[in-house]
Amino acid sequence: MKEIKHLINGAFVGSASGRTFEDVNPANGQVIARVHEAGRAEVDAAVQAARAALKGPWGKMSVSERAEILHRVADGITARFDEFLEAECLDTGKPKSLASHIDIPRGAANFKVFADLLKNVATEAFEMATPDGSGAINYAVRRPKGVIGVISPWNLPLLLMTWKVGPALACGNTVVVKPSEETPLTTALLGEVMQAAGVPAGVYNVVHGFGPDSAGAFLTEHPDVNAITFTGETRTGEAIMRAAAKGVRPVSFELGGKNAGIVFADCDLDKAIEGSMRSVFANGGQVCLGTERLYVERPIFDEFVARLKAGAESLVIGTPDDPQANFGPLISLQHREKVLSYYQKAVDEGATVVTGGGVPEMPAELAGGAWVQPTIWTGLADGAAVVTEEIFGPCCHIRPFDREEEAVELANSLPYGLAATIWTENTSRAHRVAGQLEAGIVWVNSWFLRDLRTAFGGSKQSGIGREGGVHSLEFYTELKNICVKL
Ligand SMILES: NC(=O)C1=CN([C@@H]2O[C@H](COP(=O)(O)OP(=O)(O)OC[C@H]3O[C@@H](n4cnc5c(N)ncnc54)[C@H](O)[C@@H]3O)[C@@H](O)[C@H]2O)C=CC1
Ligand SMILES: O=C(O)/C=C/C=C(\O)C(=O)O
Repeated sequence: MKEIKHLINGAFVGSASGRTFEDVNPANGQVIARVHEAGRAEVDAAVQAARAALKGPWGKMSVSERAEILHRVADGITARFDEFLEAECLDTGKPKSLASHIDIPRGAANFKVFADLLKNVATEAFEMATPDGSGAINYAVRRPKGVIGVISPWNLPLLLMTWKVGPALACGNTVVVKPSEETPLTTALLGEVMQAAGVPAGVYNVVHGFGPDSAGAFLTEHPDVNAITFTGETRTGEAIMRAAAKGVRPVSFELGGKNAGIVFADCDLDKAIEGSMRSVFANGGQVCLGTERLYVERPIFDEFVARLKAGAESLVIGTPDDPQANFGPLISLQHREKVLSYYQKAVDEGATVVTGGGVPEMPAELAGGAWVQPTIWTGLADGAAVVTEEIFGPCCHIRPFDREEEAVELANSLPYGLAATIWTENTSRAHRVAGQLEAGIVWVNSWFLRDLRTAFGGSKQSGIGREGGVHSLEFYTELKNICVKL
């Protein structure tokens, strides 16, 4: 059985307590690895190692030297692509076709993009007049924030962890990462790549464990952590924010969503169906950007529902190794319980179940997996639980609308504001509606089309701050103004 240890100051170490937990393959329920659970002692050692490393070779390197190392990290991920793919798919059960297209390449890109950005980004300068006529010059410099606590989720483990670690390191910080307890493998594997690439000891530390009363809480409460970046559920964000309040430490949060898709009758229906299939069902619906509410203009409502139903029923359910499969299990039996409870709520609240709504029949060797059916509902009231609460499963409710203003109002009606999609061939309408939607990210005639230079994050209860491109520098550096009187 594989044993997963913490990475602290360049060494893989077990927990002093000897406590471990099981890492389970969600496709069949089998245990893949035993993972050491960090106590306060391991978290403290990791944070101290990260702090010391700020003053070591890492802190003295030029931006170009750091960038070169981070390029080697990216190349190391690519060189060990198959190992990363295997590990990610074992942990999550997601189709290899998906992980090889999105998760692993983005894991590498997240280092390259930020390494290159740091080499080329400028800071501001202002000349100013002074009463004595000699003037002054202001210029800004960026300095690393220090030790960054990284709390990452299970849905896109490598992608989302490196989305934080890439810019943090490029900016000269050191990190302590607490990956999700469900998906420790690729974060651990990255430790090997970091070492081979020449990242000095203590710069990238990993502690494993759970959230409350475990490694997550110990890390976010630690007074020597200078800033915390987190992706996950809004309620967890609240708990982390309380921890960060002690010492007034900054947070960057990408939280839950209940994203709307608006489909106008003048859309290219083929594209709208193809895009909605992905935005609802990709990764088993376990993408914070995914669509769980679709609003479809009435003249095309019936056709849209029929075609999305046909699409959902054509998904091939299977394991990562099945080359035909494009739909995997949920992350865990516990998460399946949550999703199935919403499937039941939908029925209780009077939904028409267009397709799915239960657990698919699977062969005996997969019976212990966290499988659910792709599911579509219609006919629910706007206040129904499955229309208003984040489910994080492969499901959506579809509702007709008659007027553009009505669609905008419906889309904006919830406390979340992460992402939205608009499907229309009318360019003026696309701009008009996009401008009115209360969301950090709006896609027009696409979904999950990502340019890593752009601002990424949520409004309302979907997050705090923006990451991506230069926006990441706002969180991962301190901008200092130096005013020189001439
Ligand atoms: N990307 C996203 O937006 C994600 C959303 N979710 C949503 O959250 C629900 C619950 O799933 P979880 O895995 O429990 O998500 P979560 O948000 O609780 O967990 C994400 C990470 O936060 C850590 N964590 C949890 N409580 C913490 C605390 N008090 N202090 C520090 N770290 C803490 C976890 O160990 C994990 O590493 C899901 O059903 C889904 O709806 C879950 C994962 C990702
Ligand atoms: O950075 C991206 O491209 C994707 C982000 C996705 C999430 O944050 C998520 O699903 O939680």
